[in-house]
Amino acid sequence: MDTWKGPTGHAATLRWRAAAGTAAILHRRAAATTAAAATALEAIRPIPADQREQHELAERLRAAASQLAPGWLGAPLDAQSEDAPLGGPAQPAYVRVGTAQPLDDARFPVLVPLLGTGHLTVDADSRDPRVAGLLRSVLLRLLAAAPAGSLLVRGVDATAGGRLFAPFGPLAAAGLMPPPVTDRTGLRAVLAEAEQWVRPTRPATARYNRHDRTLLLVVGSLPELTEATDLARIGALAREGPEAGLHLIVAGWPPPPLTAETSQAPLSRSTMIAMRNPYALVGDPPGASFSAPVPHLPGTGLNAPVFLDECPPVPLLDRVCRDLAARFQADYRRTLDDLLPEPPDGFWTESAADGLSTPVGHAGDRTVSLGFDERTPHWLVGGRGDAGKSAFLVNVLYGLCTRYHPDELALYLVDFADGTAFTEFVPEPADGSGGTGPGGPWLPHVRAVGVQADREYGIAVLRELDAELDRRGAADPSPVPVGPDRPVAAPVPAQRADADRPTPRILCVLDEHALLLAEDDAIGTEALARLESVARRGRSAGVHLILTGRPAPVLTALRARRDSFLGQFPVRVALPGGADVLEPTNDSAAGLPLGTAVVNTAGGLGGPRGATRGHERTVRFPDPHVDPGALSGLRHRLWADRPAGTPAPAVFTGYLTPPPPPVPTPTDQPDPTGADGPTGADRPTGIDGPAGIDGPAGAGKPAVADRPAVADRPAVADRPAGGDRPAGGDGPAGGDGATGVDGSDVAGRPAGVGQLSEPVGAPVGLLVDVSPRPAELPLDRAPGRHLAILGADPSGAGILAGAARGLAARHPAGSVEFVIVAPAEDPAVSALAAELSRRHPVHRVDATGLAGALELAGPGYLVAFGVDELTTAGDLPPDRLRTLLRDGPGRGVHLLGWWRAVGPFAELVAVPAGPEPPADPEPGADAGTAVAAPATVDGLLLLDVPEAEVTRLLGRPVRWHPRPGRALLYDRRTDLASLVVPYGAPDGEGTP
Ligand SMILES: Nc1ncnc2c1ncn2[C@@H]1O[C@H](COP(=O)(O)OP(=O)(O)OP(=O)(O)O)[C@@H](O)[C@H]1O
Repeated sequence: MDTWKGPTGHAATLRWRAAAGTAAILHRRAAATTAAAATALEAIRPIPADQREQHELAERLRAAASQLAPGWLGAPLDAQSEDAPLGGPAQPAYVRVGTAQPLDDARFPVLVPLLGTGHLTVDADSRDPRVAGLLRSVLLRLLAAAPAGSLLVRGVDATAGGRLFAPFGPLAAAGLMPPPVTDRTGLRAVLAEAEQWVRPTRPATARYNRHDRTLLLVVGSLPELTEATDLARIGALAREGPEAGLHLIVAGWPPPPLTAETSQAPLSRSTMIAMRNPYALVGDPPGASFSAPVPHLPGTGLNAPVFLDECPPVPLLDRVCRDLAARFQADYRRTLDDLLPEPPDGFWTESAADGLSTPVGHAGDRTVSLGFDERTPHWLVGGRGDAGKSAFLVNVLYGLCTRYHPDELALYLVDFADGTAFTEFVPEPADGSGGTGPGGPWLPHVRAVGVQADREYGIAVLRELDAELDRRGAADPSPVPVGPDRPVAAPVPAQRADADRPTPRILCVLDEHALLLAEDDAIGTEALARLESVARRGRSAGVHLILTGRPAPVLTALRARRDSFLGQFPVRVALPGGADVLEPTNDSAAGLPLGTAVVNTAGGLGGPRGATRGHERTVRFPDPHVDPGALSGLRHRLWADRPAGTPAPAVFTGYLTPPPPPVPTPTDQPDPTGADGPTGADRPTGIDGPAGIDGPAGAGKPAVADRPAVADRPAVADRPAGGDRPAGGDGPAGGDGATGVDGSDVAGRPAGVGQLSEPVGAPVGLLVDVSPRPAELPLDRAPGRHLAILGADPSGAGILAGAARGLAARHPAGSVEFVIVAPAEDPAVSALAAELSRRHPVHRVDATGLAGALELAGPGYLVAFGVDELTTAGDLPPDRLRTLLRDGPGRGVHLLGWWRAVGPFAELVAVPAGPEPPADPEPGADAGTAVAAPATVDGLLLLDVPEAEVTRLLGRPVRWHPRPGRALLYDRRTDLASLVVPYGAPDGEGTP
C-alpha cells in the first residue's frame, strides 16, 4: 500500500500558510459573531437597574393601551365578554399582538399600528401554532371592532389548505369574506385584486384616499415555490398599499432565500415580529420607534420579550363570526319582493311608451333604479364566475315583467355558457318530456330562450332583431357621446303598430356574450356587425340589449376601439371581479363583496374621488333564489294572468338531442307539417328567423327552400293495388326472396298507395334557430332529390333511421314502400323495419339485393346503411346507382343513404352530365340534343367531416366546425347550409 506523503518544497509551504491565514480569519469572525449575539441577548433581557421603575412603566403602558386599543382591539380574548358589542365607529388604528414581559411580574399589552399605517410581518409562517394563534386573534379583533362591512379580508393559506381561516367560515357563507386561496393560482388572483385596489397604473393625478373601505390581505403561509415575480408583487403592494387602503399581514416573511431572486428584503412599512423560543421580538413600527430615538442609529424594536396572543377560544370566534354574518344579513339583505311593485299597485300598471325602468338594488335606504330608454338603451354587466350575475339579471327580469304588460315588453334570453342560466324561464314540462315538451308556466313576456346556445343560435337571434328593426324602420343614427356630459335626449314614445296595441319594446339578454365574439371567424365578424347594428338602431326603436359575462380579452379589445359599439352601452354594472366594464381609471368596483354591484350610467367613467358621483352608485341586491317557492309562485301568477293566446317561448336547449318522430299506427293521421319539434304546436308565431349559417345574411330567409315539386306527377292511387311492383324479377319484392318484414306478400298491401301528392321533407333533426323546427330536405320529383348522410360518426345510423321514421309518419298509411338495405344484421335496423312496417310495406335486403332494390317502382324510399360498404360488397356498378339518383325521384323513389367515408360518395356524384339520348324519346322530341341530368344528391347531412373536405365537396367555402351533436344540412338546390341538431336514438340514448 502506498503511503501518502505531503508535498514538500517552497510552493507547498506557501499554500499551507494561506490556508492557516484563512482559518484564522474565520475564527476571528466567529468570535465576533458570538460577541454580537451575546450583546443582542443582553439587549433583550435587560437586567433592570430599578425594578420599581419598570413596574411603573408597565402600568403606564397598560393604561395607554386601553385607550389606544379599547374593547375588542386590546382586551384579552379569553376573558372577553359574550355581550361585547361588535362594530366600532371608526377604522381601528392599533391592534394588540401579545403581552410584553420585561420582568417576571411586570407585563403590558403590546400594540402595533396597522390599518391606516402599514403592515405586519412574522418571520415564521402559520405552521408555527403561535403564529396561527396570533393571526386568528388579530383578525378577530379587527373584524369585531371595524365598522360593519368596512373591512374586506382576503386569506392565503397554502400549507394548511385554508384551515387557518376555517373558524371564519360563517363570514364566507354570508359573502363577507371569500374562502381563502391555497395555491399559486389563487395567490395570483388575490394579488391581482389587491393591485386593482391599489391601481398603480392609474394617472398620477388620481387621488388615492379611500375612506370608506379597507382591504386586508392575510397571508398565513405562501404556496411552496412562490415565484420571485409574485414575491416582488407583494413587496410592491406593501410599498404602495396603505394610501389606497390596502394592508398586509404576512406570515413567513421574508420567505426562505432559496435563490438570489427569491431573497426578499423585509416588507417595507411593516412592523416585523421575529419568533424566538418561547417569546417573540417585536420590531419598531413603520416610521416610529419603541425606544428613545438615538440620532443616526436604527431602532432596536421593543426592548422586552413578547408572548404572542394565543388563538381565541373557538366558541368566541364562532359567535363573533356568526353575529357579524347575521348583522350583515339583517342590515343589508333584502328580498326580491323589495324590488317588485308595491302590492296595492298590482302588476303591469306601468307604460313602456317612454322607456322601461326597474329597481336593481338599494344603496343604504335608497332604492336605485335603472332603465332602458333613448338615454340608456343598453347595459353591459360584468363579474367573475359566481359573482351573482344570474341573480342580478333574474331580479331585473322579474322587476320588468311585473311592471310591464306582455304587450309592451318581449324578451329574448340567450346563454352561451355551459350553465343552466334561464332554464327557469323555460316552460316546465307538463308531459314528463324532461323539458322538451310544451308546458307551463312560463313568463308570458319571453319569446325565445337559448340555453347553452351555439354561436349560430346567437347569430339567428341577432338577425331576427335586425329584421325587426327593419320592420320598425329604424335608421342608423350618428353615434351618441357617452359620459356625464352627454346631451339629454327627449324621450321618444314607443312606436304604435295600431291604435290599441303598442309595438313592444324588446329586451335581449346575451349571457357570456364574449363567447359569441371570441373567435376571429365569420360568425364572430357577423356577430359584431349585427351587435353594432342592433345597438345603434335599437336605441330609438325600442330594442334593447344586456350583454353580460366574465372578464374577457375580447371585451378589452373592443373597449380599446375608439369607435366601439360599446359606446352605445352607457349603463355599466360591475359585480365582484367585473371592474373591466368600467373605465380603467375608475376603481370603485375593487373589492366588492358578493351581493353588491357598482351601477354606472356614464359608460363606466369615474370621477374625482370624494366628489359625489351622480352617475354611479354601489347597490346591494338580493339573491332571488334563496326562496325558490316565492319565485315559482311569482311565475305562476304572471303566467295565469297572461293574455289569451300567448304562445309559449321558443326554446333551444343546446345539450338536448331531439328524439326522432314516432311512426303513427295506420289509424293515426299523418303529420305533413312535421310539427314535432320540442316546442310543438305552442311555437310562437311571427318568429321566422333564418337558419342558414352561411347563406346570404338577409333575415327571414328560410333555411330550406320550399319550392313546389318540379314535376309533380299525379298521385298513384289510381293504379291497381300492388300493380306497381318492380317489373324486373330481381326487384325488392320479387325473385331475390325479399319479403315484407311482417311476412306478408307486398301484393297484399293496403290500397291507397302514394296518395300524398305534396312532396314531403326528409327530417334529420332540428334547425339551430330562434324557433327550433324540423330540419328537412324536401323530396320532390326533380332528379337528385335524395339525402346523403356523410361521416363516420356512428350517430349517422340513428339520423338515417329518424329520417325514415319521419317520412313514414308523413305518408298516408300503406302509401309508400320502404326498402331497407344494410350490410349486416343489426338489431337497430330490424327495429326500424318492424316499426315502419306497422304503417307501410317494408322489405329488407342485404348487399346482394341492392341492385334489385334500385329498380323499386315507387313511390318509395331506399334506406341504405353504409352505402360505401354495400356497393363494394354487392359489386354494384356505380352507374346503376347513378341512374337511380337521376331517375328515381321522377317515379317517386328517393335514396336515403349513409356513407361512412366521403371519398366513395364524391366519386359517385363526380361524373358530369353529358348528352344522352333519352331511352324512350317523346314523339317529336329531338333525341340528339337531350342532355342527361347529372347524377347528384341534393341533400347532404355532414357529420364529422372536416371543413376543408366539405368545402371541396360543395365547391365553395363553407363555415363548419364539426362537433358532437351537430351536423350541417346542405341543400344543393338552394345552396344553403344550416346547422342542425340531429336526431338521436328513439329512446334518446346512443344510436341504433
Ligand atoms: N345577492 C346575493 N347575496 C348573497 N349571495 C348571492 C347573491 N347573489 C348570488 N348569490 C350567490 O352567489 C352564487 C353565485 O351566484 P350566480 O349564479 O348568480 O353567479 P354568476 O355570476 O351568474 O355565476 P356564473 O358566472 O358562474 O354563472 C350563488 O350561490 C348565489 O346563491
